[in-house]
Amino acid sequence: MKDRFGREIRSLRISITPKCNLKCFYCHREGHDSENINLMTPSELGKIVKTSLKFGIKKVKISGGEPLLRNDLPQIIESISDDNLKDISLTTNGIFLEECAQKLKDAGLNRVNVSIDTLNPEKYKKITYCGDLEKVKRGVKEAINVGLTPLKINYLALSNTVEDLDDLMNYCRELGAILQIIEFIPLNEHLKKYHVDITPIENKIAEQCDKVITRKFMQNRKKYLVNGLEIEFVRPMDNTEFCSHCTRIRLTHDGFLKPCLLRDDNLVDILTPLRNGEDIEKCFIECINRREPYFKA
Ligand SMILES: Nc1nc2c(ncn2[C@@H]2O[C@H](COP(=O)(O)OP(=O)(O)OP(=O)(O)O)[C@@H](O)[C@H]2O)c(=O)[nH]1
Ligand code: SF4
Ligand code: SF4
Repeated sequence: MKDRFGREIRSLRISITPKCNLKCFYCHREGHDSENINLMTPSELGKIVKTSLKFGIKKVKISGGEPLLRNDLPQIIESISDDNLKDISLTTNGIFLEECAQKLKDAGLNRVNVSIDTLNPEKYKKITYCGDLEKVKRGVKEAINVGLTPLKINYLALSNTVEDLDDLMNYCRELGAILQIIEFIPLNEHLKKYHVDITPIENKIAEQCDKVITRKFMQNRKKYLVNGLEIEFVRPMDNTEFCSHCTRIRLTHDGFLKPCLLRDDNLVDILTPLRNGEDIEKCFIECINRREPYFKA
């Protein structure tokens, strides 16, 4: 099913908890700063995902907060698994990955994205407030060992991390990981000083690259192959092309379908109808109808 702007939906990004063990100063809390911890059970998540398949969902991304804080994560993965889903992935800060990787792989998880903005341990601790970078790196290694691949390192380009990019490129190249360079969207005045336009970085990489790939169903994102390293750019800011090819909807930790990451004023409650035993297909139809590109020409 397409929305009013001709965009299909392919990907469902599910926040399974608002809690996190880190406190990154820039955290966007998935654009939904709700304290409500009326969390969905594995079986409820399974029902929502199975229904989403009827509307074209092929990929599920599990996020948080920090999704590894939920002890029932393997049951969640088992419950949402379906032959018609092409991909179940997870985005994590990686602190608890070393302990969990094998269990998640066994439950049916395909791959993980791990956020690392700098390889400087002191700076990492400052950005995340309390994170242990060595533990994250051990988690990354373990995830690769158990086959949660292709593994991506999410690097958020900030004015105070931009000088760390070369180190991260070397780290990813050695690991065989994909490097994802993400443009920071400042959500308030105070954060504006951390914004960096990543266009010059992308242009420089485009000049050096051996191959370019466009991710057709992922906002037409560009991927570059540079000397054996795959680098992907996530550049949503003021990017009408990005939004016009957006095929993603979200499910908040407290059970609302969310048509756009950057809006919190057009949510559709799906958990109440589900718990009342009502049909939830109508919630997807409503969510799709409410979708519109955030940045549009
Ligand atoms: N504006 C916008 N930003 C997004 C969207 N999806 C992801 N992002 C940004 O990209 C970052 C990384 O997202 P991830 O959850 O790791 O995964 P992904 O890159 O979107 O998905 P895969 O490439 O399939 O792993 C997020 O923290 C967001 O900042 C989106 O739909 N809209
Ligand atoms: S690890 Fe992610 S969810 Fe946790 S505080 Fe940092 S940005 Fe937010
Ligand atoms: S800002 Fe909204 S419309 Fe644009 S890509 Fe992100 S979720 Fe899609």
